[in-house]
Amino acid sequence: MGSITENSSSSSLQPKPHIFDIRSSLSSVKTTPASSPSSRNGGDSRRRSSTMGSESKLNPKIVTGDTGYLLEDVPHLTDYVPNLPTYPNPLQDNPAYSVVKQYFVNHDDTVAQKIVVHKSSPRGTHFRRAGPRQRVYFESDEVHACIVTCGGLCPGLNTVIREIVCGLSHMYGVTKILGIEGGYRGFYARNTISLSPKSVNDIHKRGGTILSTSRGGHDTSKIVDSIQDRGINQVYIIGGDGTQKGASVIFEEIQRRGLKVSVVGIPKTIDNDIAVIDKSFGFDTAVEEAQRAINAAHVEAGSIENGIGVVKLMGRYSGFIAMYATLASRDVDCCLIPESPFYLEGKGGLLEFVQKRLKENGHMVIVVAEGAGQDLIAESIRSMKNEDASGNKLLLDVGLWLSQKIKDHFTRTGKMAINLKYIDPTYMIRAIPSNASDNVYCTLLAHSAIHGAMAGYTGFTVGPVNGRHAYIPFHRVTETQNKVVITDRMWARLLSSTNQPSFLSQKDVDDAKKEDESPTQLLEGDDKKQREESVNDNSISSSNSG
Ligand SMILES: Nc1ncnc2c1ncn2[C@@H]1O[C@H](COP(=O)(O)OP(=O)(O)O)[C@@H](O)[C@H]1O
Ligand SMILES: O=P(O)(O)OC[C@H]1O[C@](O)(COP(=O)(O)O)[C@@H](O)[C@@H]1O
Ligand SMILES: [Mg+2]
Repeated sequence: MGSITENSSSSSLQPKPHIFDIRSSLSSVKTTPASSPSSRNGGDSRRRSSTMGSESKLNPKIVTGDTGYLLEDVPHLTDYVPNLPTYPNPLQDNPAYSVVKQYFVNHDDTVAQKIVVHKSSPRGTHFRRAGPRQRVYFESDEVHACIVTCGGLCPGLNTVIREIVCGLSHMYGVTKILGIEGGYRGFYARNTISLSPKSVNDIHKRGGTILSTSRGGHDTSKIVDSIQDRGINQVYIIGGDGTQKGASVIFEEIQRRGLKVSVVGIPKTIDNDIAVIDKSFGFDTAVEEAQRAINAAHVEAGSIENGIGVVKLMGRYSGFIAMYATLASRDVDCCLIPESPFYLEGKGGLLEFVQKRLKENGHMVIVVAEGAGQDLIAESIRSMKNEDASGNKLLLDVGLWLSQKIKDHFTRTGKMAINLKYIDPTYMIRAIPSNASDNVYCTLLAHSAIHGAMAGYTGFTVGPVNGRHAYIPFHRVTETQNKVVITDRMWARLLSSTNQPSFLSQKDVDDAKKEDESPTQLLEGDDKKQREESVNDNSISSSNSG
């Protein structure tokens, strides 16, 4: 049995984490409850909701071990509900799974956030490995699950819904599964629908979400009241960064009320802007579908003298879709993303480059991510309503703006007559069903989520970290956004494939390098350095940058 000592080396800048030093076995770790239970069934807990806030953020479960090992663990129902009984996992009697050797995940298994290491590197940050456990905290007929989808559309939403329903039913014999309609506000303002393997059988072939979705409308007390009133004890929340923040406060309120309810987030973001996980579902599908728009732009541009095709792709704050679609296509002459500032006029500017490329090739294709160049069009934005119902910045159409600027330039200078075609495929891309690889990925996400909830874990987002599925505490996926690192090799690859100007001065490069070095921290010293490196190493761009 390993000795467990509370470690006091928490950062002075951050709330104090619960840190435990563990030498031999994670299973021996006992964490201090993040909040004291009120009662198992809720009791009069609703009246005392004033302390709702960021308790799990204030008390993250940190476990430390030998040679710089650090586990950022996720909450468990037993942290705040005492004496919960456990049951054998029904999977052990499931004929489909009985052939699997070592089917159950070892309790101590964790997944390293950083896999490129040196001889002397500390072992660094780890997350709890996802997967089925030998003992579960819910009996099959006790489970009353619900599923909700929030935020914008993304290919794969229906597949995740389907696989949660089928997984709960086929693996754990669960029969009570509710669909909450219309996003968060559906908990208190809409009807629910009962879901079964039969009713969701072919929904993965359809785009959108059969549950419908919404922005805004997150009223924590009303949502948790609804969960409590309906007797729901597993909540599966599918959505992006905003949704995961919402899920986090729902979890905190549930914990404050002392309810035996697991809250699980399944990350959805077509923009791929969720931190820590390797990549989000629907991203591959989006990049693939974007090829059709880029091809169309290329055909149009190539079929007319001085043709220019401009394609706007999704990416409010992160340019991953634009970057990957450009790299995949090879027909793109210039890719503009939010992370890399550009300018239009003068030497080294975009307009000069457009002119040069037209002279050389007679046509060109520009891909622009929707969040690119927003500083340049900020003046126009100021006069508009600038937030959506969820508080996301509303952007002006950079594609239209850019197209107009290019047209104005060539009209003004009279240097050449151009033919510009602008394509915005956003909603066509978002609305398609997920492709084969995303379908498989969605299945794994759903299964990992179910296994985690059944094992009593709660307050976590599920997702692959270096290819292995893990349970990640909510705050880790909401505190930063995943962005293209323009000082990484992947962006350099793009620049070299398009041969576009980088639009960067030496100062921009220095600033970008500095920015990459300052993500939020929990710990000091070596652990802090390791975390910093880990954050940067886990974006698609870095992990694939070879
Ligand atoms: N900070 C927050 N706290 C609680 N709920 C939030 C927060 N940010 C967003 N939400 C809720 O999450 C839902 C989805 O958010 P949104 O930003 O529209 O999409 P996404 O989750 O895809 O980023 C909305 O219902 C919104 O009200
Ligand atoms: O028109 P809507 O639904 O507000 O969505 C537009 C936004 O949705 C996105 O597709 C991503 O949305 P989420 O934040 O919901 O994942 C962005 O690319 C785009 O800015
Ligand atoms: Mg979002």
